Amino acid sequence: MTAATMQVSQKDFEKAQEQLKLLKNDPGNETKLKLYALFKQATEGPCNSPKPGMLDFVKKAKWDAWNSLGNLSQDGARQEYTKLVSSLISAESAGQKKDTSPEESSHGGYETLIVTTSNNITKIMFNRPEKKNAINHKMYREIIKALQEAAKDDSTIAVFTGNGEYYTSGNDLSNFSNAQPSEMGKVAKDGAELLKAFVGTFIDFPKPLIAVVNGPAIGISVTLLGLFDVVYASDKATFHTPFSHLGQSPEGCSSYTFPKIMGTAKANEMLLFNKKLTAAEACALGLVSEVFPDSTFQKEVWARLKAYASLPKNALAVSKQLLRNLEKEKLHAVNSQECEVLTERWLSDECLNAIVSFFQRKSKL
Ligand SMILES: CCCCC/C=C/CC(=O)SCCNC(=O)CCNC(=O)[C@H](O)C(C)(C)COP(=O)(O)OP(=O)(O)OC[C@H]1O[C@@H](n2cnc3c(N)ncnc32)[C@H](O)[C@@H]1OP(=O)(O)O
Repeated sequence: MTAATMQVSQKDFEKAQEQLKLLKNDPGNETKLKLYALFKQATEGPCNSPKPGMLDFVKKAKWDAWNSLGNLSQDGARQEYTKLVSSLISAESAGQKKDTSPEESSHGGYETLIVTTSNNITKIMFNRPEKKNAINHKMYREIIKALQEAAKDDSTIAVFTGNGEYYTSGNDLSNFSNAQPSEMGKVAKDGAELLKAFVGTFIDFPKPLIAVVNGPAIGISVTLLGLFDVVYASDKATFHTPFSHLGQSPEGCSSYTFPKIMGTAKANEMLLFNKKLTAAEACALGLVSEVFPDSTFQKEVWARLKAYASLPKNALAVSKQLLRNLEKEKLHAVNSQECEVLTERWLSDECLNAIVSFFQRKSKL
């Protein structure tokens, strides 16, 4: 790295510290810890203070966060800090843009999502861009809540999309890695209950449900698409269900919906053998309704959705329910069975090793 780029990086780092002070919304404890750790690493280098006692929770959490950065260089930490602040600023300004529109209302009380309603559309945006929108337990619960509210609000349709580069990278693998070995049985059982309720909310959702897939989609965010009514994708989107790679098994009712949508042979390539699809491939197989060039994606898709959402609301809802009711019972049964199988998978060595490898950065998709 040249002296000139080092200087720019230091300048950006200082600017990021100023920008951080202007954030209006609390970014949450997890992000604050990450910012603290990156700042310490950037300014002091690898963690050099003694480990605080177990009962000093706050100091210990801060120490753990700093220590987890290992030997990351000071320059690398400055870059990551700057990148993280920039993603927080853009997430907040996306949230603020809606405040400026007179027709747009923002739903408060969410930490991992941005939920808004305008033009008869309730938009639910995954909002952990610094983690590629990975779905942690909080986000699973907030999605259930957002869908339950959208089912009752005045909107005609509900739309999911992602903030930043990713749609979502699927299940947050730290949902499992943070548990002690002795707690794993309970973690798996609780996880299966949460997953069953989560997928059940999608099965039962009474209004048309649309996915606007702005970038790569992984794991559960892909399988759930089989429960959506329409899926629009940017040509930058990809669709990946790496279950066997992770020692896991399909969920989101995909063991039933995928063979039905694309035929058994194609579904098996995805669900058994981790085949990643481009947006064009996913469209050819019927998982995606239409693909748009990334440069015009947002403009074209939202104009189209605005037109759909001006159609008679009740007619759309009863038509969706007619189509869904034919299979509702079957879908709930499939959901239960998939969750049961996953409970065992999460306790398997195959799965635990895959998760450890990811966090040790030995394995990435
Ligand atoms: C209630 C429980 C229900 C469970 C339901 C089960 C569902 C099954 C699935 O969804 S399986 C799919 C799981 N997802 C993955 O395996 C993806 C893992 N992530 C990756 O392989 C990569 O991160 C990537 C390809 C998505 C992006 O790689 P890239 O190099 O561009 O970026 P980073 O790896 O540096 O990521 C930036 C930070 O984001 C963190 N992160 C990304 N995805 C996840 C994830 N799924 N879980 C946890 N954390 C994730 C990553 O660790 C980086 O964080 P850091 O900056 O703190 O290091």
